[in-house]
Amino acid sequence: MSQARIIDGKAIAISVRDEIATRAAALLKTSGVRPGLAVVLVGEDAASQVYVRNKEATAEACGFHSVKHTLTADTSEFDLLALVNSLNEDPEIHGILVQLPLPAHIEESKVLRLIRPEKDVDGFHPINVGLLTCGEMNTALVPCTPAGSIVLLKRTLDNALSGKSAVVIGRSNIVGKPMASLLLQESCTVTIAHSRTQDLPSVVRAADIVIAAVGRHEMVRGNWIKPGATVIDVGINRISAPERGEGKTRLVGDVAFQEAVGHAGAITPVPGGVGPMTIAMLMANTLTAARRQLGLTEDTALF
Ligand SMILES: Nc1nc(=O)c2c([nH]1)NC[C@@H]1CN(c3ccc(C(=O)N[C@@H](CCC(=O)O)C(=O)O)cc3)C=[N+]21
Repeated sequence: MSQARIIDGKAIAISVRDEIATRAAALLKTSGVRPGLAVVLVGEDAASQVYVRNKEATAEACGFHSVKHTLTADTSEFDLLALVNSLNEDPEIHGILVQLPLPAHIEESKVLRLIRPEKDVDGFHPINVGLLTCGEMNTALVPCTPAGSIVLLKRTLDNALSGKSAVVIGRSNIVGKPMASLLLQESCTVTIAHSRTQDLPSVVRAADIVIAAVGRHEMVRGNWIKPGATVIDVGINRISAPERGEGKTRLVGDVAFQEAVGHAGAITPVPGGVGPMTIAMLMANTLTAARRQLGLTEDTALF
């Protein structure tokens, strides 16, 4: 059986990052401004700290001004809101990311709605959700994981998304819903499947494009994939890997990769697929946000 092409998310993310670094250098030269990104981390979650460190390193590689605020897990909602307010007012900060999930005593929607839409580089504010739904891509900030997935699809399919059938498995506000909006924008015929979907394997089998964003390791089996389909695996699940030694773990996606490579035309690996693209698109959004706040026209048409 033929083997799927492996989509090298890491390499594409590096090419995107290099392009952003070039454009950020040009912005610095013409207006003396570095795009500024603030990342806020509440609590000590080890996995979150890895992402935050990756984000910081990438921001520096892009020549951005980057600040990290680490708050203890018992920080009050009031204090977090006060920090967001001060970042909203800080002219050196163009993008604000509050790492999710937040501790249970803090109301996430309250925090996300306080972030100024023009600084909302996660694209989670209802204003940005609305702009995306309306197709106003020149004013919206688009969530990073879906945006990065679209870049991977466009490069893999040579921009030929129009008319294809796409299934998004998962309906979260962070990935599933904005992913569906973006695919619709690209003129795909979009199905959103989820935990209540009847006969999920048949729904997936009908799709030319499969986006797996359920958060359940290796749930999508190889024989669900239409021969030649393009598979974007958004899942990042850490599972135990006793074969690597006692107490060892490894990362796997929402797709049973070894099975799916025998069916798909192209597929993203985990790690090295969507994850690095998410970080690259955060940088793209931060540059876009900075340019807009400076009253400059767009030059960040990365997708
Ligand atoms: N407000 C907010 N925005 C986020 O974008 C956000 C968040 N909260 N909370 C946590 C999740 C998770 N997330 C990842 C980003 C990159 C990788 C990534 O780069 N992964 C690499 C390496 C993974 C590894 O080796 O640990 C890979 O897949 O190849 C992973 C996970 C962003 N998130």
